[in-house]
Amino acid sequence: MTTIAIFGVGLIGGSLALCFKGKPGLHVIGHSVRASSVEKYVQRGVVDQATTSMAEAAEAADFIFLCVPVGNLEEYVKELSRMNLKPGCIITDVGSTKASVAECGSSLQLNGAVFIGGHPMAGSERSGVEAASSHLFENAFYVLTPDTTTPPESLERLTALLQHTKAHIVSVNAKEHDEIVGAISHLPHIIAVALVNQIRGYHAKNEMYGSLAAGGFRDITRIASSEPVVWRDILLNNKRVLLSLLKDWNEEMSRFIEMLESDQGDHIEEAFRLAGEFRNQLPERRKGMIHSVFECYVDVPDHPGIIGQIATELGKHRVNLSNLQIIESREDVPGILRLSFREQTDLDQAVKLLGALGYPVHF
Ligand SMILES: NC(=O)c1ccc[n+]([C@@H]2O[C@H](COP(=O)([O-])OP(=O)(O)OC[C@H]3O[C@@H](n4cnc5c(N)ncnc54)[C@H](O)[C@@H]3O)[C@@H](O)[C@H]2O)c1
Ligand SMILES: O=C(O)C(=O)C[C@]1(C(=O)O)C=C[C@@H](O)C=C1
Repeated sequence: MTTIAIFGVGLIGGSLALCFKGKPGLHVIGHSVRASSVEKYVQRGVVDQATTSMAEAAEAADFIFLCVPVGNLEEYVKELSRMNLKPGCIITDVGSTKASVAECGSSLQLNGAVFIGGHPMAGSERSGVEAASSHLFENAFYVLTPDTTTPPESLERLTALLQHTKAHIVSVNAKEHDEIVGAISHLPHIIAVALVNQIRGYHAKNEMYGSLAAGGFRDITRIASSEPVVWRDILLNNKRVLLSLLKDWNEEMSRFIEMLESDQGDHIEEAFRLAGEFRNQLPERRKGMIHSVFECYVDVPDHPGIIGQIATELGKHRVNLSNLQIIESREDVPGILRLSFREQTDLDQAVKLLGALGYPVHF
């Protein structure tokens, strides 16, 4: 039996637990510092066993996943280095920053255990075990940050276990990871939060701001609802990279100010054209890049029953819809329906079916 201990059974820890639980030969132990959380993990069937004792979980484990906020990772690695771990035990984490925890892992004597940093490039603005899903990592990249001291057989064992997530496992240097992920994940979170707070200020004086906020605002700001403590830790941990990225961001904003002040319409057009070209050639529909699910948009007239009709049509043909959202709907104006699917085949079938019924479908 291979025992997996998960510390911090929240969105990411819970999703990993669900990927492993019930698989032949795997036994999943969840750990929380709170007794009430431990009960919840077992009641929800996310883990096979749960405990508030760190030693009980860690010392039984062949694999240890640290899924707590970035600011707590190093204290966990240090605590583990004082325990009687199984020889060959692999300790990994899921933190959104990698350089500091990787350095901590390689600087400590782990008594026969091996530390390999990790980061699944998939997530959500939601948090807690309630938001966990066994599908979260499917098709996403899952970064591992081995270094020259990592035994190849340990890397192979961890990679083999992570096949249960259905993610694509890639090895990346820890510092390079923090620079790239700072740009494509941490900076966008800062921008989304700053934008929402700017509009929040206007809304405080005039509530029409919130009422009129439509698809564009919602699309760019979903991640502003992310868990504050998790993101406080990520941003502070990646401060050096982010300060440099924010300087570049200020320059991008200054260019827009200049283009507007001097009516440079051709430059504005060029900025949109270049951005569109780059975004459109990104690997679409791969989780963790742009789309977290397989999605399409359907223009629908705003009349009663239309949504039911679409859902029924998909259900009739056994197309598995994972989410449905009305982006905008006003009387006499076509609304936009966002349909989300977990599988490419479901999306393809939905596009075919709705297209045949005469609905304009976009990606
Ligand atoms: N949210 C994402 O999209 C995402 C994606 C990839 C990786 N991550 C990383 O995953 C880790 C967990 O994030 P999450 O989104 O699952 O958050 P979460 O809030 O859903 O889960 C965090 C878990 O850690 C526990 N925890 C919180 N503070 C703690 C403390 N001081 N000591 C011990 N346990 C504590 C919580 O009880 C919870 O079980 C973070 O390191 C984050 O950087 C997050
Ligand atoms: O989809 C989201 O909500 C996410 O924030 C996921 C996201 C990202 O920025 O892409 C966030 C943090 C991670 O560490 C990895 C992925």
